[in-house]
Amino acid sequence: MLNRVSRSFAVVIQSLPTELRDAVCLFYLVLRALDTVEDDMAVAVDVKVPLLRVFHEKIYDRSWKMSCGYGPYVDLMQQYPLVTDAFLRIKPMYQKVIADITRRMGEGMAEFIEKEVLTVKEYDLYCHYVAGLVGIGLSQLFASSQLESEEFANMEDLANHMGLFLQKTNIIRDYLEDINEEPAPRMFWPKEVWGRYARRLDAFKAPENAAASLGCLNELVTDALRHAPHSLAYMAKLRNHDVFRFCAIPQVMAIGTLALCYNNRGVFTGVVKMRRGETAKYVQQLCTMADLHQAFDRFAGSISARASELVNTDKNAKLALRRAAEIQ
Ligand SMILES: O=C(O)CO[C@@H](C(=O)O)[C@@H](OCCCCCc1ccc2ccccc2c1)C(=O)NCCCCCc1ccc2ccccc2c1
Ligand SMILES: [Mg+2]
Ligand SMILES: [Mg+2]
Repeated sequence: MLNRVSRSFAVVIQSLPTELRDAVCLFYLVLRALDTVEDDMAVAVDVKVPLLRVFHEKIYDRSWKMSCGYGPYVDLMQQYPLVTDAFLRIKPMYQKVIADITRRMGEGMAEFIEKEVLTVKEYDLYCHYVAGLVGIGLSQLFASSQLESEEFANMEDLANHMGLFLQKTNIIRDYLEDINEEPAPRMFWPKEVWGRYARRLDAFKAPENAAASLGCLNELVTDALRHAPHSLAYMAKLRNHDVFRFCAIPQVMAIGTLALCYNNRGVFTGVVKMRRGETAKYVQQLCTMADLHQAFDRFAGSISARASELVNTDKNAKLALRRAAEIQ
């Protein structure tokens, strides 16, 4: 089921130690099912909001399933009892972490169903709900498994940055895919930022607004870079090699994607994805913090190089240079 549902995370989840693999795999499937409810615009709001809030109880109900979602997620929702059976077989201490994060994420998603992301503060709060909480839950699973120290049971701030770095990268990269979504696009770019560059968010698709679109894109990439030093600090505390790779690989993909997006009109005209060869090089040899710093340095250096050419035209270029320097 996991392989059919997730292209990216399935690979890293399966490389985890046996003690953690099933719990993390189920953590993924439970939250992906919750997210499928959140994302499905065909589900009426008065059905969706209560369901998001009660989902943490449904994960114990062997009969629960639902017809919703798109693509591979339809199977996940239709065959959800398989997930529940497996969920009820893992250790109660893992079930408890998963249920608690599911409750907090469901409440957070419900809060944002009827309100747009306006301020950067709300942007950070939404990303906390859908991704920061994943990092927090994973840290608790690492501590419970005793593969990492007890300090991970209570590392909400650094773990939150791990999630925000990944989620903001996705939100920035997926501009065109999200804005063209039928029937109604759900956009998470904070209006406090894009509102200073255009009157409507879809204006960035028009070539005559290229300069404004790049100014906004660069400001959001610069904001996302804020989390990178904290992600590095979190990963420096990891002691288990497989857990380290599980955490580090998505982070390297994210900094690489941000470097690709910076000042790149391709974000508004097509899909911006790192070339497989580009990532494979970094993923294969990712073993130590030195390897991780080398990968971050390379991509932060690429952003610095472009930002230094923009200091006279882009008002955030100097901040981008400072943020990239903090990472190198
Ligand atoms: O629908 C889609 O395909 C994309 O949905 C995005 C959205 O709707 O915003 C959005 O959905 C978010 C809500 C469901 C979260 C599901 C999830 C993802 C990765 C996991 C990894 C391990 C364990 C559990 C996990 C749970 C999404 O998938 N965004 C991708 C970034 C989320 C990263 C979560 C995360 C946070 C901290 C981490 C720390 C270490 C390793 C992996 C980490 C993974
Ligand atoms: Mg989603
Ligand atoms: Mg979602």
